[in-house]
Amino acid sequence: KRSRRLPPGPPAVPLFGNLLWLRNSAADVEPLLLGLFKQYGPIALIRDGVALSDRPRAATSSLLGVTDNIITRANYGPVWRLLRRNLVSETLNHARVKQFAPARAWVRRVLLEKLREEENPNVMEAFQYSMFCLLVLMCFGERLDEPAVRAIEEAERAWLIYISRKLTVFFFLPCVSRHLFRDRLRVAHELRMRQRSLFVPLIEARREYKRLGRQAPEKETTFQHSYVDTLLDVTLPDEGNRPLTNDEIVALCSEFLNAGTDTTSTGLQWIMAELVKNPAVQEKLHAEIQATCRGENEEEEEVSEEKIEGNKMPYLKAVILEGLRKHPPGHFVLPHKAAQDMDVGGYLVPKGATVNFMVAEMGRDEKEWGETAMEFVPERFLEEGGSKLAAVDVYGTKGIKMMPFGVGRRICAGLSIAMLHLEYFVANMVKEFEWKEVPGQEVDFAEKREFTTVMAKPLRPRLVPRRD
Ligand code: HEM
Repeated sequence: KRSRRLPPGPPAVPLFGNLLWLRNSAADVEPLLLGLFKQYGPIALIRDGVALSDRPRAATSSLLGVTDNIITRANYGPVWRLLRRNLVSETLNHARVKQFAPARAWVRRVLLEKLREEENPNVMEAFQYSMFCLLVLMCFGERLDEPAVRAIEEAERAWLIYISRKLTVFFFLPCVSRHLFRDRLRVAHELRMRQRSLFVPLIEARREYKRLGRQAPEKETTFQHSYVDTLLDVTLPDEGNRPLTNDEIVALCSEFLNAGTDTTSTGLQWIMAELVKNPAVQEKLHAEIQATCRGENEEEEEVSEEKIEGNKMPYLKAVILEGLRKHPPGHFVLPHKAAQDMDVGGYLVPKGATVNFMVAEMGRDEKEWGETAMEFVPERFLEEGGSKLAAVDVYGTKGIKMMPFGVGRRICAGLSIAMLHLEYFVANMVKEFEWKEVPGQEVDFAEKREFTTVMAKPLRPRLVPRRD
């Protein structure tokens, strides 16, 4: 009935067409879209950000009884604003982030220790575990031992794998599929209960810590601040100022852990792979690190956060940006929903349509990045002379040439801390070791889609200590 044209795409056969799509898992979407993109050409870039700030409702939320009151899933509105502001202003603001510096220093030691364990370590495993250690600590304010961190990591992974692989059957006709696939709902429920049983004691411990205030016993493993502390203070004005329930806090903690662990460890793996493959870039970075960290009397043990701040290490920042351009951890952003009919390049994007962006394609577009788009050239982010970062902007305010964190109102809420984590850990890993390619285990840039797009053949370099 619509008078305007829908964007081009494959012929749509009602019902039957939808059923055919169910054969595909989320991992198949990218090659399918790339094929369509080649056939039908690009459409346009969206300008009207607010109209795309909603999220489509996950069909599984109501079936599983999971809350939509989390930042990634909430619609653009007061609850989303409240929760996002709470994370950004209360936990990830500059002063709070500084308070977590000892946590990062501890995780740096944990990471370097893990990397030293084997001659050719599977570095991705070490990155994932270290990022979990860090985010669990920031989330619950407690430095947990390895078995406890591993238990949380496994529970989160099992839940994510299950919802992404086994619950897609509920996207279509949930009223029927809920009966056909009862067992899957049961397993999903058990996995949620597992998550709950691990998180609730930590949340309750934090409630008690807050209640005791100054009288709380001092423990070396307990941090003064945590994300959970801020969540315990949140009240929902539109619901009679009620506090968040434990289930809502569990869901928000799970979101915090998932949003910040795989994304960052994937970014670290791609960047380190490029440094192994491009020894000249690695040496240039190492030279910048040495020049910046030469203490008055002797070499400093770590690349401290003060050294990373500001414009003291432009080459390090250029390396990270180049890594995110060429290998964005997510090849798409999270799904957006059109809040109203929209006109895009003469086509109609109807209200309610799910919209996404081909993030990896943008960063590799030769029209924007020239013939060297598929090469690793951090210098492209530096002004002539190399002493200063060129005016690149991952926020998308000065034009969008790459968007590894998304852009607009739904831009990644953890962008600044994610950049800090990437810079701090990359700098310290290069300071500590020379990263070398192992004959027979050459770096292979083939990609595999998991929750993020990871290396199909995990990076296994030889790490040569740079000091005794
Ligand atoms: C290299 C690391 C990271 C990358 C590449 C990344 C990327 C992204 C992307 C692409 C989105 C979706 C944007 C959209 O839908 O348009 C997103 C959303 C989000 N990210 Fe990140 N992220 C990273 C690290 C983090 C960290 C460390 C945190 C928090 C601790 C975080 C918290 C979030 C949250 C809460 C959202 C949802 C924002 C919303 O819906 O309003 N992320 N991120």
